[in-house]
Amino acid sequence: MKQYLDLLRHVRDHGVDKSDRTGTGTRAVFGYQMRFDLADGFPVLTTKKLHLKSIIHELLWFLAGDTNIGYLQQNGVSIWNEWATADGELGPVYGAQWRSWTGADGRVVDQISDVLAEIRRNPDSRRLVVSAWNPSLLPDPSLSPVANAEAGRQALPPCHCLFQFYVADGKLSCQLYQRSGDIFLGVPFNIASYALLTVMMAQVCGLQPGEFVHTLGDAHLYSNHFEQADLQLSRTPGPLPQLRLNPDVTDLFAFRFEDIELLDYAPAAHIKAPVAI
Ligand SMILES: Nc1nc(=O)c2c([nH]1)NC[C@@H]1CN(c3ccc(C(=O)N[C@@H](CCC(=O)O)C(=O)O)cc3)CN21
Ligand SMILES: O=c1ccn([C@H]2C[C@H](O)[C@@H](COP(=O)(O)O)O2)c(=O)[nH]1
Repeated sequence: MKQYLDLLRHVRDHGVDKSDRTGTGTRAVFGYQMRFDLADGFPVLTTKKLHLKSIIHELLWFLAGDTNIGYLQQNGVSIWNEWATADGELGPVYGAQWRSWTGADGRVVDQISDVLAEIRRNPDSRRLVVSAWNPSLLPDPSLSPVANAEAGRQALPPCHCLFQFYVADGKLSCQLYQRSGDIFLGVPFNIASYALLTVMMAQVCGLQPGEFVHTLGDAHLYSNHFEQADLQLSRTPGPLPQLRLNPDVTDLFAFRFEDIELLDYAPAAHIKAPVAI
């Protein structure tokens, strides 16, 4: 994962020190792009063990249109706990926008089903876009994430806010625009999650996986992740593992956890880092 290590090194060595909402402090750059050819293997970090179970369950949870952390907790995934209400609600976050975007006229749009149908019908389309950014549901900045979720607004504004698909030479590519990226904790999850989504979408559309293009807005390293970043940069990357999906699945929404398997993942040890809330 040279692309990721280059990003980490670039921000560490050339970023600007900047204060942030959480009060932690960051080093940041604005505007950065990475490209991952999915034929080279599955883009997951080998210089730090990633909790793939969290990544897979989170993506299945988004695709199910769910916004309550109950499913995640039942499956041992705790990454959204800090932002949820006592009832597990996060407000209308990713799952709601992907599967049931509600327009001003009350019409409910399933953006994922629509984009799937359009990839199959008109793969040359330049409109294969899914947006989680819904200005009418953004949190009130004067309230905490939990207070926003309690008021029916999003606990946090979407970080991975817009993605687009592209078909050429029988291959499906995906580009993500992520407005804000926690390089040490969030970004490795985001890369693996969108790469997995692209491979799943390709399979159900009868296409080969192409590239995942990751475009970041504010790409930041939190100041309490500097030592962990140095440790990670001292490690040598290993070969990428291979993703294996159950080939019998032809409906995107029918994938189960057991249908998704990573072969030959042999990462270096996990590196613990505190999450900024
Ligand atoms: N500061 C911050 N960074 C994020 O990446 C982030 C947020 N906030 N808020 C909302 C979601 C939640 N996401 C998270 C939250 C925590 C981890 C995390 O602690 N990861 C650890 C443990 C993994 C696990 O328990 O599965 C890691 O080492 O990767 C990762 C992504 C991504 N998002
Ligand atoms: O998928 C995700 C979700 C969140 N993040 C990070 C990016 C920021 O560090 C925080 C969100 O804070 P904002 O002040 O709303 O930008 O969470 C991520 O990297 N990936």
